[in-house]
Parts: sequence; structure tokens; C-alpha cells
Amino acid sequence: GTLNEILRRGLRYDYDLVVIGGGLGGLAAAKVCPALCFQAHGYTLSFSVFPELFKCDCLGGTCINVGCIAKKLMHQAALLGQAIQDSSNFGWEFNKQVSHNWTCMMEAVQLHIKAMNCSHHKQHLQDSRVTYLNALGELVAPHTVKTTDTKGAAMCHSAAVFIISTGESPRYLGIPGDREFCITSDDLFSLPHCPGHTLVVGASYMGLECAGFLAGLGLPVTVMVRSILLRGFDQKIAERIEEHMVNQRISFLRPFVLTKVEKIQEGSPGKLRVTALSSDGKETFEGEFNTVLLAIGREACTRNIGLDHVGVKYNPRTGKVLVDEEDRTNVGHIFAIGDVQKGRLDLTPVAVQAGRLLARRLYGRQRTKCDYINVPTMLFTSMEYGACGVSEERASQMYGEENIEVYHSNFWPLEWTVPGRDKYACYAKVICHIPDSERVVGVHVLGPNAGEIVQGFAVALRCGLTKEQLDSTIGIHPVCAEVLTDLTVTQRASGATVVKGTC
Ligand SMILES: NC(=O)C1=CN([C@@H]2O[C@H](COP(=O)(O)OP(=O)(O)OC[C@H]3O[C@@H](n4cnc5c(N)ncnc54)[C@H](OP(=O)(O)O)[C@@H]3O)[C@@H](O)[C@H]2O)C=CC1
Repeated sequence: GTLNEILRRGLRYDYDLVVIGGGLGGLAAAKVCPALCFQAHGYTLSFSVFPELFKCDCLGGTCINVGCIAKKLMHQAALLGQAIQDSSNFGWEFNKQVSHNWTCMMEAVQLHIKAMNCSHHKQHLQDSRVTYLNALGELVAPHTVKTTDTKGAAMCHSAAVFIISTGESPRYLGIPGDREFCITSDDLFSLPHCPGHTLVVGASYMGLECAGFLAGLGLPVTVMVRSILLRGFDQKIAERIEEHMVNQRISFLRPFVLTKVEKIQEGSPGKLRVTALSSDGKETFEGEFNTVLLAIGREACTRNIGLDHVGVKYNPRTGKVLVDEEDRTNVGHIFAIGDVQKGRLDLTPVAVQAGRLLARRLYGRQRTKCDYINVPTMLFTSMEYGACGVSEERASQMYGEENIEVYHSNFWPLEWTVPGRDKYACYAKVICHIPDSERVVGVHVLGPNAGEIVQGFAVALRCGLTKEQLDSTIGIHPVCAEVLTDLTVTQRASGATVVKGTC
């Protein structure tokens, strides 16, 4: 029924589908559609919506241009610094003093990003017969989008169906000096000069990841925390991450909120004076930093895309679009995927999966909906953290504390033993639901390559992994993931954990 309706209406429009937003979610939907559409004339049109990315004609949204890719590469730069330190224990000798060149790293990272943009994504769109327009899109009528290109030229296009995948951009605080003097992650990855002594405001994903790699590059870093670290994540793991960051000489200022930023010295970097107030309002903090990085969350880029013109419902505070389980808004032919959706996970692979499946449901006679349960995720903090399933707090809430068993262990990666590094920092825990044959409902790993480890276990969780199956799995020796096949100590029996080596 839906397909016939779409095809019937499609005959009257310029395009079968218009995707507003050229991030990875939108691109995933756009690339699948033309292959599935029956009408020869009906191609997909995709737009950029971030003004900055639009100016430089950049596809790939936050992930490619100002997020995951640059962040992981800079995290890698920090890991290499650690590897250089470790290498002397393995017999490497250096004559030259080792130092890090920020500009050189930044340029290399940006070069890679440009290459991904120009060659990979644009070519892929062309191959998929998708019309790409570098323009700002605004819905002006239920089936019409107005586009404005970089020269200001406007055009209208009609389409049977729209997918909104405009993503999010960093929030600002709205305090004196924030927009003038502070940067966000959108700026950090292309900052032409070394940020120097940095104050990171916000203690979730983005804040802690940036703080981690900046400290790993040898820069002094302070994190200003309003309440807790990593809200929504397993809080015992969050404590361990904080402990590791403190050992890395990152300072934490909590609980404080920033109230003012002033420039006191020009330069690259210059010097800023910040004022902050403790959460109870009793204490004031004043300090000087070279850079203030705001990582206080993001808001959906939906303000200027004409949602009000077509009656699409959204949360006026966050800009997030309300969708049903099929990713459909309250307006039948308008869908939304990725970070703009209200109440879903803001993760690139989630947007990509949602986009792909939506396109297949619309044009490919498939019914599979995006499954938002057991989505694995990873934090590129200096001590990497990978997780899939629920946190301990959530498991207790869902099943009752008496019905969950938490198996855990510290472990010491073999490659860290020779340099004698961080013996008590790596940790694994598996949360099981006792009445359901000890089904594994959460896997948490703190350690090198945590994301690589957890990805495979995420598949097992989807297949209903039990503790017994985990125990009967033979480990690979001597790797870190092996620890998950040999967890015998429960948190209930003993708070203390033993440290397992990989040999
Ligand atoms: N590795 C990955 O996969 C990554 C994923 N992401 C995704 O991007 C999304 C956004 O992440 P992120 O940018 O870290 O934002 P989040 O919304 O997750 O966290 C915002 C942080 O800023 C703090 N904060 C919010 N408002 C203020 C304020 N007015 N003053 C001081 N502190 C404040 C919050 O504190 P409080 O707890 O007190 O509210 C919290 O610590 C996340 O949902 C995440 O899924 C981002 C980066 C990496």
C-alpha cells in the first residue's frame, strides 16, 4: 500500500525522494534508494545543511568533517606518543628529543578528511545516480523544498517523500564571551595552532574524549564538570575512567558551571580568563587558560529547515523531531533519521542503519525496522571504553538488584607489562540476568582496543548470549578479550577484583 501510494504520487513530482542532510545517515538512505526506485526519472536529491560545511561543499556531516574521524585520528596521535614512551622498554633508542607538532597533525587529519569527501562520498553518490546539490534546504510546502546555493540562487524542487537527516551542532552556553572566545569540537579538529592549556567544559563523550587526547599530546587539561561524568553510562566505569584521567594528570573542577569568559591576551593561542560558579552557588572559581572548549551537548539542526511550514512536530527546546517506530514524523510523507530524532541514540552507525533500512522499507518491499536495543558504543578516552547492553544501574532498575549477577575482573594487557604501565586500569565486567539462564545483558570493557573487542560480543548479545556460553568459549591467547571467557569473580561475592594477565 505504502509503495503504491509513493509511486502514484511520485509521478507528479520532480523527485521520488529528497534527503535533506548529507551526513552519513542521509547518504546511506540516498545511496540505497535509486537502485530500488522503479521510475527512471526519480532520483534522490541530497543537501548539506551545516552552514560551514555547505560553504566548503563537504559531505559526511559531523562524523566525517568535525567528529568521529578527526577525533579517532587525534586519539591515535596520543596513543603513538604513549607507544614512543613504552618503546624504550622494548629496546628502542632515540637520539633526538621527541616532541609533538599540532599543526602537522591537524593538516594530515584534514587532508584525509578532504580526500574522503571529494573522492569517496561524491563519487559514490554519482555511481548511485543520486543528484547532489550543495545548498541549504528549507521545506516551504508539504511536497516542496526550496534550495539556496552558495551564490544565493534559490530553486524549488518537489518530491513525493522527504527524509530529514540534518544532524546536530554543538550548543553554546549563552554566557558573556562564549561565542566570541570559546571553541567547540567543530573548531578543535581544524584549529591551526596548538590549543595549549585547555579548559574542557562538559564531562560526557565529547568532553572526555577531547580531554584525553589533548593530555595524551602532552597539553595541560582541566575538565569542568557540572554534575557527574558520563551521565547515562555505567557509573562504576565512569569512576574508573576519571581515576585514569587523573593519573594522566588531567584536573577535574567539580561541580562548577562556567559563567564568563574574557580575553586577556591576544595570540595563537591567546589567553582567556574564565569565571565559574559552584553548583550550590557558594564558591567562585577564576582561572586562566589558552583555550576553552565547550562540550556541553548538541542541538538538532532543524531550526531553519521549514518544519513549521509543513507542520512537522518537534521539541522546541532541543529541535529534535518526533517520530514513530518506522521513523515517520506526524506528516505521513516526511521521515527523520539519525541525531535529529527525539529519544534515540546519537551515534553515526545508528543513523546509517536507520537510513538504509528506511530506504529499503520505502522502496525495497522490506519491513525491517531499526533495532535500537543493544547498540554497542565506544569512548575514545585515553583508557578506551567499549560497551554493549545495559549499565549496572539500568540492569538493577530493569530486573531488580537480586536478579542480576555482575562478573568482573581487572586485567593487565601483556604489552603493558614490560613497560610496567597501568597495572590496575583495565577492567571487564559482564552483567547477567539470573532468572533468564544468566543471559548476558551488559558487556563493559575498559582497555586497549575496547571497541574492537566489544563489537563481536555485541553480535553475541543479539543472539541471546548466556554466561554459560561465554564460559564454554575458548579464548584467544594472549589477547585482552580472553578475559571475558574466564570471569569467575562476582561483585556480590567480593568487591575486590584480581588482576589477570594475559599469560
Ligand atoms: N564515541 C562516540 O560514539 C561519540 C558519540 N557522541 C554522541 O554525541 C552526543 C553528544 O555528546 P556530547 O557532546 O558529549 O554531549 P552530551 O549531551 O552527551 O553531554 C553533555 C555534557 O555537558 C554537560 N553540560 C550540559 N549543559 C551544561 C552547562 N550548561 N554547563 C556545564 N555543563 C553542561 C553535561 O552535564 P550533565 O551531566 O550535568 O548534564 C554533560 O556532561 C552524545 O549523545 C553521543 O552519543 C559524541 C562524541 C563521541
